[in-house]
Amino acid sequence: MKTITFIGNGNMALSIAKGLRHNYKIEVAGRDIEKLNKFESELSVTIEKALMDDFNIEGKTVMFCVKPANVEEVAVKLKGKARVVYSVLAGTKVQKLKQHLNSDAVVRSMPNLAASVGRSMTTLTGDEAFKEEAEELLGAIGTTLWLGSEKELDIATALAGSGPAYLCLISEALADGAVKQGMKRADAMAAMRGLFGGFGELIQEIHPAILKDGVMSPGGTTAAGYGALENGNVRASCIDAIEKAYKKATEL
Ligand SMILES: NC(=O)C1=CN([C@@H]2O[C@H](COP(=O)(O)OP(=O)(O)OC[C@H]3O[C@@H](n4cnc5c(N)ncnc54)[C@H](O)[C@@H]3O)[C@@H](O)[C@H]2O)C=CC1
Ligand SMILES: O=C(O)[C@@H]1CCC=N1
Repeated sequence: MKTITFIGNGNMALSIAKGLRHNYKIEVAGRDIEKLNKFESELSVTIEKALMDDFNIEGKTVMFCVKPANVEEVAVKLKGKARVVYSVLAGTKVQKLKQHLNSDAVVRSMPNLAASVGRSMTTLTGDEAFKEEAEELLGAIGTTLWLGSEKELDIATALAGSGPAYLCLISEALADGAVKQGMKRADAMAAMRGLFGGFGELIQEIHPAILKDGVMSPGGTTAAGYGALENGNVRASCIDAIEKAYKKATEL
């Protein structure tokens, strides 16, 4: 079995390790042995655990899972040259990763929160020689899409990486609206969850404009509600949200 070496033992590392645990040996380098033990028990398989100080990445396949602000601090603790580094860090460019981490190759990936249930939409870019391997490794937590540039990966970060948070705002607000009109909270939440479950499948096959036309009866409820969303500039706000998040990714 091949070994995948995680640097960092946070939420994203755990989600990816869960996807890989039955087909790969897992090694994790972290700052705190207690947290590494907890990581192992949540993973329910035996892993190699190590502290980051002087950790040797020579020839290893590394999954780099720390926060963008910690690259320099973590990189100085590592020694040796990795075979390849797969980074999950938002906004952190290949050039910066290469500058701080010693590796023959770098691939950037952008998973999302649904990695925790094996349904991540993960975008990838970087060293083309590792495209197939990247798709296999990150494919363990959901769907992958290889993109041709880092600019596109940063835009995809704004869309699918941050996207779950935007949909949380919409889903919570819709349920709040139903409660405001008199629905019980538990019923409103159940109805909202059912809405997202069914919609999640429909949107895979059908263009959103076609779906919308299919729901909206002349002079009906949907047209009334839809008009309120347009008046509230929801469309413009979504476009603006992608712009702001993309810009932030270029600044990290
Ligand atoms: N949470 C999400 O939905 C997504 C997160 N990401 C990226 O994943 C990366 C990790 O995020 P999470 O796992 O959510 O965060 P987290 O806070 O759960 O994990 C970060 C991990 O980094 C390590 N770390 C933090 N500070 C450190 C330091 N000073 N020195 C050494 N190690 C340190 C620790 O192992 C910590 O567990 C980030 O770079 C983020 O941009 C990417 C896509 C989606
Ligand atoms: O908010 C962030 O910076 C990270 C990247 C995408 C999701 N979470």
